[in-house]
Amino acid sequence: MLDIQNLSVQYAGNDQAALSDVNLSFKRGEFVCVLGKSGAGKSTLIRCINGLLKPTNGEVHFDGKAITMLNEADLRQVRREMGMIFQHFNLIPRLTVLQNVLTGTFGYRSSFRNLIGWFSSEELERAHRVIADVGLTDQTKKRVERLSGGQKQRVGIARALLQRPKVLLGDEPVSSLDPGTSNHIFTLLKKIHDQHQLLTLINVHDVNLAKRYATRIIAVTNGKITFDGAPNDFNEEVFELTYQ
Ligand SMILES: Nc1ncnc2c1ncn2[C@@H]1O[C@H](COP(=O)(O)OP(=O)(O)OP(=O)(O)O)[C@@H](O)[C@H]1O
Repeated sequence: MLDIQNLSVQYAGNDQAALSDVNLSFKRGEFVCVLGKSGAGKSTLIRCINGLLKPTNGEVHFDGKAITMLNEADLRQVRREMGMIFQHFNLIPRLTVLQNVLTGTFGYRSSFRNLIGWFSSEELERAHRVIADVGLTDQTKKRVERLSGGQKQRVGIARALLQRPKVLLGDEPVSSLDPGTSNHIFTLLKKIHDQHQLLTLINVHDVNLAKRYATRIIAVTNGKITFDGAPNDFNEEVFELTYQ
């Protein structure tokens, strides 16, 4: 479903490559956690997958299309199929839960309809459904600035779900949350992942969370893949190598 071939990224002004010669292949149904020290290259990998960043070398293929070769219009189409959740949620604070979730339809609509803020009854119905899926029905009309961090991330997840994605990407989605809330968010992500048979790919700092929820762990060290395997095989030795 998603193939990464010989991917390298060299940012201007940096001596060291952020990613060098990365080769990975992912199937639908995998729940992958990406581990690595700060600066290892995890975010760079996610940004190449969703086409936000053009690599210096190599290719990303999604459902047979080379993302790296697409023009902006085709890239927008691909991005609809990739829901994204963020560390700082990227919500609009003064808008309600429902309004924030509805922005998840924007990739599918004309800019005119986005501008006038008109939504079809089908879109509204689906928005209410995904809000229920993340357990926020009683907060639908609340401004998101009045929600807790965990609730905000639930809104972020609902917004991503509204896109009907095949892939769910997360760049440190629980790094701003306490351990208990992080666990709840991962439980929810896993439930949604199973329900929709997604490919889920999440950067995470907490090794225990990755070992508890992932079906596959990938470790990045100085821009290289240094581990790719089952959570049980991510042992102390690999931990030391990853975080040395
Ligand atoms: N826009 C940029 N311009 C220049 N260098 C960058 C840029 N973004 C990232 N880098 C560098 O590329 C390397 C990889 O960064 P990246 O953000 O991918 O790491 P990360 O593993 O996601 O780190 P963190 O866990 O802190 O988010 C780092 O050395 C970083 O300083």
